[in-house]
Amino acid sequence: MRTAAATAVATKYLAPDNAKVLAIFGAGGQARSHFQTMNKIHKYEEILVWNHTTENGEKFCKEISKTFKNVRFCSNAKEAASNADVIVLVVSSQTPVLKGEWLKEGVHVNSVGACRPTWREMDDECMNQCELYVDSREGALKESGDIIMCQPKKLINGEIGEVIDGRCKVDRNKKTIFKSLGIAAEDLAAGHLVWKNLGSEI
Ligand SMILES: NC(=O)C1=CN([C@@H]2O[C@H](COP(=O)(O)OP(=O)(O)OC[C@H]3O[C@@H](n4cnc5c(N)ncnc54)[C@H](O)[C@@H]3O)[C@@H](O)[C@H]2O)C=CC1
Ligand SMILES: O=C(O)C1=NCCCC1
Repeated sequence: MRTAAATAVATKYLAPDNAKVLAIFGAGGQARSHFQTMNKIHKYEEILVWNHTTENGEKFCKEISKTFKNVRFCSNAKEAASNADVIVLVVSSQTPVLKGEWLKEGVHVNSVGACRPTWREMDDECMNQCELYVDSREGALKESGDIIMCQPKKLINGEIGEVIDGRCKVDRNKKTIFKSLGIAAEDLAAGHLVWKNLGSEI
């Protein structure tokens, strides 16, 4: 849940205010936790789901349709991406599933998968069209294949912490990416929340 919470915070600071359509790429554990947190940031009118296997994608759609009515499975990744204001990539892919040529103006992309230096989930065009924000510069330059392998070399606009505390200004009209890899501060915050809610039990 802490990964999905971090994505939701990044979306709050980077996505267009009036985001109406959310696309989720993937249908596993992270897709489920992201469905829960993302709905707390925007009131989405529609959720589009793409998954590389139709069976799991449709199963995920059926599951979330119990609490969110307007959800639709897209067998075509382009259809999901090109209609979205906010995109969440939560796939275990080693090659790009998102192409820059599909992106709408002002879209915000949360890239949560591709956590290894040789793995990608976004193509070079996607990387080069967007302003890039990360959880940690140090981590991103060591672990993110999308950043390490991007041609030409991609500059990082800022860490999300710098955006939140005002050191880094964001133009929400531009296309943005939040590259998530996970940082210890998220584990500490999650642990603190659990500890606080245990109350007198410990
Ligand atoms: N950034 C972060 O802090 C974190 C990142 N992750 C990453 O998020 C990703 C998703 O994690 P989970 O949902 O827990 O995994 P999961 O195994 O529950 O789901 C993986 C999803 O990726 C899809 N998939 C598998 N191979 C694929 C391929 N070749 N192309 C396209 N889709 C493919 C599956 O159909 C499934 O929908 C993983 O890459 C994981 O390493 C996970 C936790 C934290
Ligand atoms: O922060 C985490 O937890 C993870 N990050 C990337 C790889 C999967 C787990």
